[in-house]
Amino acid sequence: MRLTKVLEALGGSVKKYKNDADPVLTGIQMDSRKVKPGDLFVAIKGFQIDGHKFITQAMDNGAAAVIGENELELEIPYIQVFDSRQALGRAASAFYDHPSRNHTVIGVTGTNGKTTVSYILRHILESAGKSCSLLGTVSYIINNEVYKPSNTTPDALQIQELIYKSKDEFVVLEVSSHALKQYRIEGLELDYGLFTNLSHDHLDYHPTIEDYFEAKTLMYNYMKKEGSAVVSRLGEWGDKLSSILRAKDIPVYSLGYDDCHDLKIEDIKLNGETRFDIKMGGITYPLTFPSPGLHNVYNAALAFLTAVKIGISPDAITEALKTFPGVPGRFEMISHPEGATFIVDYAHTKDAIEYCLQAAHEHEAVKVKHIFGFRGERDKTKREHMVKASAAMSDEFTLTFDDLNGISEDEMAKELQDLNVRFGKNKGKVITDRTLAIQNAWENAQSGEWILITGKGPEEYQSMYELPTTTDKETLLYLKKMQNKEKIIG
Ligand SMILES: CC(=O)N[C@H]1[C@@H](OP(=O)(O)OP(=O)(O)OC[C@H]2O[C@@H](n3ccc(=O)[nH]c3=O)[C@H](O)[C@@H]2O)O[C@H](CO)[C@@H](O)[C@@H]1O[C@H](C)C(=O)N[C@@H](C)C(=O)N[C@H](CCC(=O)O)C(=O)O
Ligand SMILES: Nc1ncnc2c1ncn2[C@@H]1O[C@H](COP(=O)(O)OP(=O)(O)OP(=O)(O)O)[C@@H](O)[C@H]1O
Repeated sequence: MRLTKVLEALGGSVKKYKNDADPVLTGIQMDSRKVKPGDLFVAIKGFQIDGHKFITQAMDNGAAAVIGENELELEIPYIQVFDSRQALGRAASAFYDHPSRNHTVIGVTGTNGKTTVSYILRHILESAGKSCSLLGTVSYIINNEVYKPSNTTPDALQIQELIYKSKDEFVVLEVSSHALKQYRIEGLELDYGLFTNLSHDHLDYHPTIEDYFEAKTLMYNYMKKEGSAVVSRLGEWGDKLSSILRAKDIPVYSLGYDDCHDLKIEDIKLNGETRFDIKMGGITYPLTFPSPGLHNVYNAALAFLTAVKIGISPDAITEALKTFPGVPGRFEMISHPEGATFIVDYAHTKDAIEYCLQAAHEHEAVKVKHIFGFRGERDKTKREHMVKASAAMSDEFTLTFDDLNGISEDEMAKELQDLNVRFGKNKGKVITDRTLAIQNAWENAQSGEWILITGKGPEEYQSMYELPTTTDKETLLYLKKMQNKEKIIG
């Protein structure tokens, strides 16, 4: 591709360009170390380091042109732009010939439920005989090949490249607020924009919840002309978003508990199997969904409404939902030989914790126990609310390590003690080693108890712990295996 084509795609993001050369570009890179001869290098002012420092390295590696924000004179064509991340998205989209135009693209945003809704949608689409790529926290799946994700929402370059590679008819991608602020979906064109919910999270990155919400609304700047929004209106933020979108003439399909919505949720039963009714167009569809909890009713309903708008028949969706296999590390159950139920879940907000603990109560747990912690260097303001929620809704809770992210063990241990005293009525235990906290619960588990281990989901531990395991699920399976062995020997 020629540089003039990139210039065209950049449009108003160009601040200054005064070179007539029009080299052929063989690739695009945002990391100087990956630049090969003929590539366009985009210098990004990062949170850790300034990519402009590596322009020389990129040129030494053979870069044919450079995009950046600084005022510079280079021996090769240099395009000065207002925002390099935005320029990267536009350039990458042009380089891969706007791949999102060849697929039906569904963006999913919101605080909680993005991964679950994406998985449910992919399951419904596949059950209807359609192929679907998925980009999100747990994995990137393209043409049925699974890749380990770098971020929930990949960077602009990766998104365009992955969608270009995709031969799938549909692409579902999770869109985080970080991604929106960082223009990672710039150059993408969405057919559907889904909103799950908004609650307190990421206030280390966003100065206020209003700023966090505004970031979420940015997703709707990337809709195709015929695109539409599908919004859960179960809280104030969904209502607010709908008004904003309607004012922008973006069609909005909504779900909620009232008749005014396109989809109405009715008659929820959460003990045993999850059952509820969906009312659409005057017809009631009784649904059974294997994943427990009210939050999963909302997730299934949002996927249902979207799938109907895509053109899948409600009866086919109803059948597909019955066989949803779940998402790794989202309310995953492991049974204990004494009749207790252990749950591994990814809850890391107050809301998510409440939904999970409530789900255990709905299942008539004789006792609800909760094991959780906090990521180092991430939104500290949500911790007290998480502890208060756990103290209010569990019979016992244990605070333990989550990812430390560079925080010292001592500092986090003190923080856990302090949170327990100040917000947990000092009724919690602190067992810093996560595997030992789980072992303690395993060894004391009684019939009918539900023990929820939240925060890590399927993710691997970043720290070395006492037991030789790398995830919460693996720790539980290890304890189960050891117990069986002891029984056989004993
Ligand atoms: C704080 C943050 O969001 N950082 C994101 C950001 O990285 P950055 O700006 O810090 O990058 P940097 O390390 O400073 O490097 C700047 C530039 O120099 C370049 N460089 C660097 C070294 C070199 O030798 N040569 C060179 O060219 C780099 O390639 C880069 O282009 O841009 C990167 C590319 O898009 C992201 O991968 C990275 O996400 C980091 C890993 C991260 O942890 N982000 C989290 C907060 C995040 O985004 N989370 C959301 C999900 C949130 C949720 O819902 O839970 C997500 O979407 O993942
Ligand atoms: N609709 C929902 N409302 C509230 N909480 C939810 C909802 N769906 C899931 N949860 C809770 O949030 C956790 C994370 O769910 P999920 O991975 O689907 O969300 P996410 O938005 O993708 O989160 P992340 O971006 O952090 O990966 C679940 O493990 C569950 O505890």
